[in-house]
Amino acid sequence: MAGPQFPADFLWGVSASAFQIEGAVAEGGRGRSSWDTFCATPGKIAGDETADVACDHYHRYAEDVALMAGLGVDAYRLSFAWPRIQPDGSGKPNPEGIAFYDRLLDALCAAGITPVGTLYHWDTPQPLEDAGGWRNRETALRFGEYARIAAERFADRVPMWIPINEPMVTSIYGYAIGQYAPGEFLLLDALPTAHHQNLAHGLAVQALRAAGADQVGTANNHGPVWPVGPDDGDAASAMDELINRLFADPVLLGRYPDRYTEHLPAGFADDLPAIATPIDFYGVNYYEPQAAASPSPGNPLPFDLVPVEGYPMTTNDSPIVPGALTELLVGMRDRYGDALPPIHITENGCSFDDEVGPDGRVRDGARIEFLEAHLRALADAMAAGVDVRGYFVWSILDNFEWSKGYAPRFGLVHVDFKTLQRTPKDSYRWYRDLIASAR
Ligand SMILES: O=C(O)[C@H](O)[C@@H](O)[C@H](O)[C@H](O)CO
Repeated sequence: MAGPQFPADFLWGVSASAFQIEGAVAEGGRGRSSWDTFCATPGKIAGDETADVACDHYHRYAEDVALMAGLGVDAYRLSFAWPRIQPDGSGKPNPEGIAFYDRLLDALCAAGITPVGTLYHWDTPQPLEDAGGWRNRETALRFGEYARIAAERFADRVPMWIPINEPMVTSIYGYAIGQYAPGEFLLLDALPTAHHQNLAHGLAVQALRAAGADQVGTANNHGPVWPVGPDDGDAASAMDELINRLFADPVLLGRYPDRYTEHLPAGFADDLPAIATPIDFYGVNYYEPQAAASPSPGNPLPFDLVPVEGYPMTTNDSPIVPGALTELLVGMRDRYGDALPPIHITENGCSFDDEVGPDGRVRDGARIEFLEAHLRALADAMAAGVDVRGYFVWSILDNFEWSKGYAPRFGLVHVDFKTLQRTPKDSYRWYRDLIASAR
């Protein structure tokens, strides 16, 4: 297969998250999470859909592992549901929760697939959310304890760990503008939640290492921020600092961008050494660039968020700009230099209106084009000297896309959410053949 060449030891993977695929929300001793509560609130999710069943991965994990084995992936990035392991967010682990992940990890290892464990993908145990969630520093301390429990139980089979998925999204979409759980509308007063998640990351890195974890990294979502016009440079910097650097700088450089420190909790600087605990890899979730303009009168933020135009779009309203991935990675290499460990693309993918045809095939050529173009962009960044070691497609299965429900389909495998039937798409076969030819 002609295409970009990748090193023989490049890691090929797929990603998913517990809340988006597991279902069985009231089974096996699992506690409620902030997202269960958010889904149960009328009007928060398209069509008032919930993840109570989702892909029913909790019961069908063996079938899904077989689909991953069929792809020939090296690794599967999963997330552990904190409320399944610690239903209240503290105290002794739930034996049935541990047992589920033992079954899943054993199946992955038996299939020769390396588990990459994300500890938190947004499903905060409700009792912790009731106590303030990420606004409360205590949540970071609880998270450190949860990380120790998970590492003690699973580090023998999980060589790569990611404490927190996309803390930016929880802070901005969950606490600042109320589009995601818990649905708070705090604007810049949400920034303590960013600091507490960064602290939780650092405490988890330390706990994972102490419990024998091999490699620890991140999964931060990043994208270049483009100024709309010649006078919008400062606005673009302000947005870049808020969505990218507020989460990368403290972990990689041990400091925050100055512009937002007034919004951080008193004494934040004392936590920076823990936050900057060295990591082994830097996980990047990339989907799209952003654009910013100078703030309109009355806007409390130092920038206006402006749609990126002039590019083809996915059905999830994301502009398709592969070149922005190269720009992002080269920019990160230039900004962080030796402070930047090897990179893994921990998520990249797209949604389209995929349907099973009368012949049983799902023709998702647009997804193949998207993935191929982003792999070329990745190869361009590597050719420019950026140290990238792996790539994980979002996602192995169509799943619950947060406030948009089940309409956006990101999977390499189609899921009929009535029958729960899985149907590999054309992109599944394309990715399988690419991986085989890359070996
Ligand atoms: O990046 C994210 O927002 C999350 O990590 C995923 O949970 C999403 O489902 C995916 O990105 C598609 O939007």
